[in-house]
Formats: sequence, C-alpha cells, structure tokens
Amino acid sequence: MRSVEQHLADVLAKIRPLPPFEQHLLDAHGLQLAEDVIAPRDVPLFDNSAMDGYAVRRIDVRGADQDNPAVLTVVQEIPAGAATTTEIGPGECGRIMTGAPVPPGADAVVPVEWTDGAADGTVRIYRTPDEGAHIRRVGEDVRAGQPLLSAGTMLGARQIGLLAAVSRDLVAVRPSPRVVIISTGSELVEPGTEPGPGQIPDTNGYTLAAAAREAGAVVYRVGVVADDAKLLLDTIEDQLIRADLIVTTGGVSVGAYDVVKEALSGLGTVEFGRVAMQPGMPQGFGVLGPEETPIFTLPGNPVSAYVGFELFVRPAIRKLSGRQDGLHRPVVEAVCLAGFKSPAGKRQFVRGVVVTPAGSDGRIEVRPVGGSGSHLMGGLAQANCLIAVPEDQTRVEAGDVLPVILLDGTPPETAASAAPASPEGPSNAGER
Ligand SMILES: Nc1nc2c(c(=O)[nH]1)N[C@H]1C(S)=C(S)[C@@H](COP(=O)(O)OP(=O)(O)OC[C@H]3O[C@@H](n4cnc5c(N)ncnc54)[C@H](O)[C@@H]3O)O[C@H]1N2
Ligand code: MOO
Ligand SMILES: [Mg+2]
Repeated sequence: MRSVEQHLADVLAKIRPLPPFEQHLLDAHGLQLAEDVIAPRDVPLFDNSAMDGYAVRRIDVRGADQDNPAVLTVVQEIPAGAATTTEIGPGECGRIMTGAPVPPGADAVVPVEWTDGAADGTVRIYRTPDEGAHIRRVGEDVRAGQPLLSAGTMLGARQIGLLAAVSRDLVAVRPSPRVVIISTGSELVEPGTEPGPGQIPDTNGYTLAAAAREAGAVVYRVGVVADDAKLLLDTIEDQLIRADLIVTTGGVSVGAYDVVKEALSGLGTVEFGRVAMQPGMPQGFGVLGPEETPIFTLPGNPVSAYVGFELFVRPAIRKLSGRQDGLHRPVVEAVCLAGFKSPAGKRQFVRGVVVTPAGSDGRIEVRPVGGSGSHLMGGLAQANCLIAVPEDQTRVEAGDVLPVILLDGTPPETAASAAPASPEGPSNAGER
C-alpha cells in the first residue's frame, strides 16, 4: 500500500496547468491569472481633487480665518472629466469638483464647507489649507512599471477592480477545468426518483459535482452508468472530448460487478492501487486518450468518494486551473474532545467539527461527528473538518492533539452549536 503523500505526489506530477488564453476582464472573474501584470500606467493618472471646493494657491490664503477671510476671484469651473484647465494666477482660484484635474498653479484644495461664494464671482476662504491639501497625487496609488499581480493569483472582485483601474481590458487567464463526473452502479437512481427494491439514490454524483464546483471547476455530471464495462467505456470515450479531468465512483473493488478496471484497461495508463487510508483505500488514477486527460476512479462508498476527492482530486483541479497557492486545504493542530479507535497501518480521516472556544487563547478543539463508516453521510454533512489520525495510532484519547484538515462551508456558529459526540466518539472505526 502507498502512503497518502506518495499517491498525491504521483497524481500531481502528472497534472499540468491548462493552457492560458486571453479573456475580457469581466469574464476573467474567478479564474487564475496566467501572467505577471506590471502596472502599465500611474494611478491616479493625474493630480486631482479629493473634495468639492476651490483649487487655490496656498500663498494667497495664508493666515485666512473666520474673521479675516481671503477673497479670491473664481476664474474657472472644473468638473470631473474636464479636459483642459488654465493656470491659476495670483488672487485667483478654480471651482473644482471631486476627481477633477487640479489646474497648474494651484497647490491645495479648500473644501466648499470652508468657503462662502459670492454672486460677483469671488469666494471667501475662511481657513488656510495645508500644503497639497485634498490633492490626490499622480501615481500615489500605483506607479507605472510596478508589479501589480502575479501569475497564479485568483481574480476576485478586488483584483478585477485593480486591473480595470490600470485600464487593462484583456488578461491572460487559465480556464476553469471542465470536470466530468460519472457514477457507476446498477443500483443507483436519480434523487427524486422513488428507489425500487435494492436501489439507492446517486449520492456521489451530487456530492462530487458540488465539491468540484467549489474547487473552481465547470462540472458536467453525466449521471449514472450501470455496472457494464462496455457501457462505461463508451461513456468515457464520449466524454473525453469535453473533459479536462474525469472522475468516476464505484466499481473499483473486488466485487463481481466492479467493472471499472476492466473498462479502462485498454484506454490509457490507469493504475489501480491501495492507499493506506480509511476511508478511501482503493484509488485509481491515470491519463486517457490523445490529450492525456487525467482520470480518477474513486471508491463507491460515499464518504470514501468524498475523502478521495478532497485529498487527491481537489488539488488536481486547483493545479489544472493554474493556482500556485491554495492547492491544499489548511491544516491546523487541534485538541480532540473524544476518544475513538483507529485502524492500524492506515491514516484515518475522521469527520469532525472544529470549535474555537471563546477566551481559549486560540486553542482549537475538534469533536468527532457521526462515526467512521464510509457509508455514513449524516456526520459528513455536519462536519467542517477531517481529523487525520496517523497510521501508527490505533487509539485516540480525549485530549490528544491531531492534525485537522479544515473544509469550508460551515460557519463557526454552526460548529459551536453542533451536537456533542458520544463519550466514545465514533464506535464503529474500521467499519466499511
Ligand atoms: N472483499 C472486499 N470487499 C470490499 C473491499 C475489499 O478490500 N475487499 N473494500 C471495501 C472498501 S474499503 C470500499 S471503499 C469499497 C469500494 O467499493 P467499489 O469502489 O467497488 O464501489 P461499489 O462496490 O460500486 O460500491 C460500494 C458501496 O457504495 C455504494 N455506492 C456506490 N456508488 C454510489 C453512489 N454514486 N451513491 C451512493 N452510494 C454509492 C454502493 O451501493 C455500495 O454500497 O469496497 C469495499 N468492499
Ligand atoms: O476504503 Mo473504503 O473507502 O474504507 O470504505
Ligand atoms: Mg464494489
């Protein structure tokens, strides 16, 4: 059996970021930047006013106060967008609006609240502004030539805004990976369809479609394919055209109808093996077709499929999309609040709820939820983390400090109010 780290390393070694393309800024949202962006120009582009008021020569208003206002002649009106301004001479000022270019000669802006305009075209100024007051200087935000954003940055609203501010309209980004999800199993029906005898709803297709979307993928969920090698092979061949990555679930163990290995044997270099973990021990990975499309064959048990996705598929999707950081989930050390058994020789990933009690000096605590059986979805939905119990630890005691992989989606309030685990925690460790 291989370790989790070895399998992950083998997988990531075969994943190449998708080729970049030029995208309009508006449609680049949520994608990873594929270029280092250097500021092509200054921001602000020109000295401009931060206030509605009067652009003045400070020398003309020195010493002005409530009792001795300076009186200036208003020689121009400068709205935002004004294309031209004229020089402010001695005794003159310009009526200026926020964002409007500061005219030559002016070295401060007096807010309108400190002034009193008169009908004869003069204005009284009641206070002396500081040197440069209320002038936003050219380049004070961003200097032309400075590095702005580096390749691999995820473009969110704030980054898109910065690119717009330097007037970029097209940027090189990597596309969202297109992920095809196939559930195998003759017992599966669509959620919403009343299951007949022996049938169950397809859980994995939905879990993984959502998880892949959360990881940044465009998802094509193919639905359910019966345990039939030919049918599965045909489906995968059909899907290769639109897939950057394929995930199947089920049919990889040693059962008589576990046909995934057989179906894929001729198509590429998929290796099926066992990873020293629970749940999620049977793991297949390889590349298929002319484009060497990566494929993951995850085990069918719903929690096994999810954990396999989290550990191996999610980092692969992130790498395809060009992410340089955020390939992996954050891991924290947490004090486990309940004891439980753990299988020898496998890293056990136990569903948990992390809590940071108030006034606890940041001590993070984790409560196991819902048992460890790989068919138990109830606890998975409550969980906001996976507790990683080392391979050589067969028993966790309350108070043990363990690494915990933080998942997303559960707000702290939910975590804090989660039902307490039984004193023994999951009692069915080792159960499949
Ligand atoms: N003799 C052995 N049996 C099993 C072993 C083993 O080593 N020797 N390993 C067990 C482990 S561990 C796992 S994990 C599973 C892997 O099973 P498969 O990948 O072959 O998956 P299936 O047999 O198709 O299904 C397993 C289980 O999960 C249910 N399932 C499958 N797909 C879905 C789905 N999309 N939604 C909901 N539930 C699904 C399926 O009905 C089965 O109950 O093998 C163990 N057996
Ligand atoms: O590996 Mo199976 O995934 O333990 O349940
Ligand atoms: Mg099976």
